[in-house]
Parts: sequence; C-alpha cells; structure tokens
Amino acid sequence: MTKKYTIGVDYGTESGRAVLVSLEDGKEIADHVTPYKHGVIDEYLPESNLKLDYEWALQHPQDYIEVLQQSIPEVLQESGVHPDDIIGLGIDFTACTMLPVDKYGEPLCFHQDLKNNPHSWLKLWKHHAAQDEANRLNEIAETMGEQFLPRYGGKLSSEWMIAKIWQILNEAPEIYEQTDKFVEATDWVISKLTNNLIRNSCTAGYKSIWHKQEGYPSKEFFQALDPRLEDVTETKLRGEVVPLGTKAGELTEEMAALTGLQSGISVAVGNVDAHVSVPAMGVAEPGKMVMVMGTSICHLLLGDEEKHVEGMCGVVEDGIIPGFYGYEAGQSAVGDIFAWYVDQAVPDYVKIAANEEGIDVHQWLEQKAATYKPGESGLLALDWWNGNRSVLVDTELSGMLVGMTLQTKPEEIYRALLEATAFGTRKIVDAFHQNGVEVNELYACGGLPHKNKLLMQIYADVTNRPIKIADSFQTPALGAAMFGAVAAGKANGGFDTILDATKNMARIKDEVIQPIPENVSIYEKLFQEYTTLHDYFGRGENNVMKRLKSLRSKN
Ligand SMILES: Nc1ncnc2c1ncn2[C@@H]1O[C@H](COP(=O)(O)OP(=O)(O)O)[C@@H](O)[C@H]1O
Ligand SMILES: O=C(CO)[C@@H](O)[C@@H](O)COP(=O)(O)O
Repeated sequence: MTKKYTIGVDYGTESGRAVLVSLEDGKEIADHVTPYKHGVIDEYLPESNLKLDYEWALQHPQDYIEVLQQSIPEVLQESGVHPDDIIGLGIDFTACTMLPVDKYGEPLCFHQDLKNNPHSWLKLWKHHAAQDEANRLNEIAETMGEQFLPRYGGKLSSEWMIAKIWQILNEAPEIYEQTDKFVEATDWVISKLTNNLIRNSCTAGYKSIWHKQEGYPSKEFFQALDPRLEDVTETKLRGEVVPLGTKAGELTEEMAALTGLQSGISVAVGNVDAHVSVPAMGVAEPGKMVMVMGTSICHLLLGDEEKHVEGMCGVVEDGIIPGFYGYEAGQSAVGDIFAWYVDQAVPDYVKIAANEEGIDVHQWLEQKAATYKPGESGLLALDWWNGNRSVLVDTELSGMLVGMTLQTKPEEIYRALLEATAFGTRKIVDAFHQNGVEVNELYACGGLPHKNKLLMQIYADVTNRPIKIADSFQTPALGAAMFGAVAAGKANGGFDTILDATKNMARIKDEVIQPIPENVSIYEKLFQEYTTLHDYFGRGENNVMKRLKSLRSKN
C-alpha cells in the first residue's frame, strides 16, 4: 500500500499555512504560508476607506479562501505526493473570530449594499470594541447568579461571541436583522469546503457559552441582556454542535478544483489553533500545560474534574480531547508586544547594527539582553499592551514600564518586556495550580519557542518549571492534520480517535529547558513586585489606565 498523508491548515492572525503530514509518524513533508492580503483591518475598511474606531480588528473572509487556493497546491507540488494519497483535511483557526452570514452562508460583507457597514465584516479575535457589552453581560450574569459564569473564570471576555453579537445589535441593528447566522470563521471555512455549516463543540463551548449537558444560557438571561436577544440561540446561533474529530463532510468538487485535492476526501469539523496543539504535542493527561506562543499565548490544560479558576477563559468538557475537561487561559499579547517595541520604539542605531550583522532586530536585542542577569536592568513592566486576558480579564488595561533612567538601553527594555510576559504566564500557572488543577510541566509550541531561546529560559525561571518544546514549527497545523486523519477514520487509513493519532503523529524535541535555581530566586522577588503593580493597577485601586483610555476616546 502506498503511504498516506493528511493536510492541516492553520489560520493565524496574519497568515494561513498548510502543512502536508505523513500519517505514519507525523512528519511534515511540506508547508506553505500565505499572508492575508488584507492582513488585520484595524484602521480603514477596504475600498470605502471608512475609518474604524479604536479597538476594532476585522478581517477579509476571502483571504482565508486564498490560503486554500495558494498553499494547498504549493504543498502538493513541493512534496510530490499524489492527491490520491491525501485522505483527510483539517483546519484550525483563531477564535472567537466570527462573522455574520446570509441564508446561503455568504458573508454579509460580500453584499454590495452592506459592505460599507463595518459590522457586516468579520470580527477578528482581537476586536476589543465590545467591552461595554462584555461588562454589562458580566454584571447581569452575576446578578442573576448564572451557573455558567464560574466556568469562565468569573468573567466573559469582550473577544467572545455574545459580546460581539450584542455590539452588532446595538450599533447596527439592520445588520443584526439581516444576519441569518453568526458563525465562527473556522466553521465558515469548513462550510465552504464541504457545503455543510456545522458548529464545532470547541468554539461553541469556549466562546459561545454552550455546555455539553445544558446547551446555551436560558432565554431569561438573553432577555435580561436585551429583549431583542431573547431568541438568539434558536435563531442566529442555531445549528448542530458536534464533537471535535467529527467528519463535517467531504471535499466538494468546487473546492477540489480550487485546491488540487480529490473531491470526496474527509474534512474534519473546525477547530481552534490553541486547542489542536495539545494532541499535536502528545499531551493526553492532566498536569501538563501547553503554551501556544505567538502573537498571543493560549494556555491549555487537561483535567479530570471541573474546577473553577479565577480569570480562566473556560473549562469545557471534551473541549480539547474527548474524555477530559479542557481548560483554557491566555494572554492577549506576547509576540505582539515585542513587535510593537521593534516597530515603534527601537532607536535607529539598533536597526543599523542588526542590519550590519545580518540578523533581525529581535535577534540582536535577544543577544544583548541575554548578557544581563535577572534584575540587573532595574526595569519592570506590566504586559497589558493589548489588555489583560489572564486573571483580570479586562481589555481596558494598558501597558506600563517602570524603573527607567538616562542609562536605560533598548535591550534592557526588550528583556523587561520578555520578563513581563513570563510574569503574566506565572499568574495563570499559579491560578490553576493553587486551585487544584495541577501544572507540573510546561510544553511550548508556536513561533516564539523556535525564535527566542532567552524567552524560553526566562519562562522556565519565572515559573520554576521545566519546558518541553515542540519539534514541529507548525504544531497547530499538525494538530489540524491529525483531526483530518480522525475524520477519515481507520477504515480509510486514518485513526479512529485523536488519542490513536497522538500516539503515532505527535512530536516534541528531546531537549528540555530547565529552570536555573539562582535565576528562580531573583525572579521570585521580581514577581512579588509585579504582583503589587498588577493588583494596584488591575484590581481597581488606581484606574488611571481606564481614565486615560476614556480621555482618548473622547478626543
Ligand atoms: N526573535 C523573536 N523573538 C521574540 N519574538 C519574535 C521574534 N521574531 C518574531 N517575534 C514575534 O513572533 C510573533 C509571531 O509569532 P508566530 O507564532 O509566528 O505567529 P502567530 O501568532 O500569528 O501564529 C510576532 O508577534 C513577532 O513579533
Ligand atoms: O484565543 C485564541 C484561542 O482561543 C487564539 O486564537 C488567539 O489568542 C489568537 O492566537 P494567535 O496569537 O494568533 O496564535
């Protein structure tokens, strides 16, 4: 029998990538990245050039189709694998990345008469303009004693489905009215591939307040939010919710022509970039926290019971791997903070030096920063450049740096930013561990572990835990490919369960990053200082960050 393969497509914040994977051992045979033509739309709407408000972040749905059209033929060509030998396809996506569609499943922003309305567009996960709605939602849920609230760490984020839908209803009721369904982008792309619009239990559970036994919150709750939302789950959120690994359908003729794959191959239901990475790293038991480290970090953990942890994004039964409670937490900006510094605040001499040495600015700063000891710079930062999604769940918080003098160097600031994100992760690790959801080891994947060794050592030191690193550069895509193999099933050369796929296809490096004891003790002191600032600015004692943001929006 010839060797068989699957394809995973990972939809990130800036680009989508396809990876062709061997079923035998999970080895990646070929990969290809397609940057989104429109990128993140956060200033002006395409074509109309309409100015967007602060905190908006949209995307163009057509960019996702172009990823399929460009990257799948590329991986087929590069690998030389015959399309007959590809048995399945899976995708993963950022979430909650959602869009309104019409009764044919077409995005409303494709309608000529609606495209100039920003609310007809697809809202990216990091669209933060629904904070007022999220605040109201949390207040009402708390007053009504809603049982679901503790499952989401006590607060739902403005990044999620209901806050985003409510913002559309408040600001563009005509768009709400014309929406047949609100869907996650991951489910929408699957509907394009298979002609079947079906909801996956992962995004429904973590992002849309859906529960395996209880379904969505009651009509009374939605009525209390806004009488116009009373029926929202039966109308605009209607549709079957199915477990991860389910076959959504088969590749249509049209999509086969677009991608170069054979029509009829199995396509798995949509999945999330963070969650798919857990089986792809071979993690199939409690105690091992997977960190998907890129522009943001998502922290994923398995448990045997449902526990409630401050600020976690959610606990969902079967939300990551069937048979376990899946926990998710996260930081809304990590790599994005380093990118901000490099793009907006690094002096020219650094850029010139990096250029002369033939390395990028991150690498230059990392090399210099690595020569410092913990605490040596005298700097400390709060990692809230994109709000706080870890224990505080508040997108109105902002970044801060303390301790600068006339001697402060760019690499010291860079190091303080790396450390601040590690302290943010430590908050999350402690919140779980101290609430009975053990975190004994860390597993890291995503772009950052491969790009920045210093960062990973700082994470090991700050959390005082060993870190194992993914062997794959494309862990989410590998995970998506594994779910594609599960959708195909054993009878077709795939696997019957994701655990079977994990045994055969998951890969991590042999090298383990161990904490360095002398660094651990200094970071412990710095973490106490971080905690003091964190609570002072983040828990209401001094709301200066919120006051500044509100002054800004009045101008
Ligand atoms: N050497 C580096 N050190 C730290 N961060 C880096 C480095 N090079 C790039 N980055 C950051 O990595 C992030 C991209 O991570 P990646 O995992 O590739 O993307 P995504 O999160 O979109 O999947 C960007 O935010 C960028 O600023
Ligand atoms: O929030 C989630 C998953 O729940 C992520 O999709 C979101 O943070 C975006 O992740 P990336 O930084 O693009 O890897």
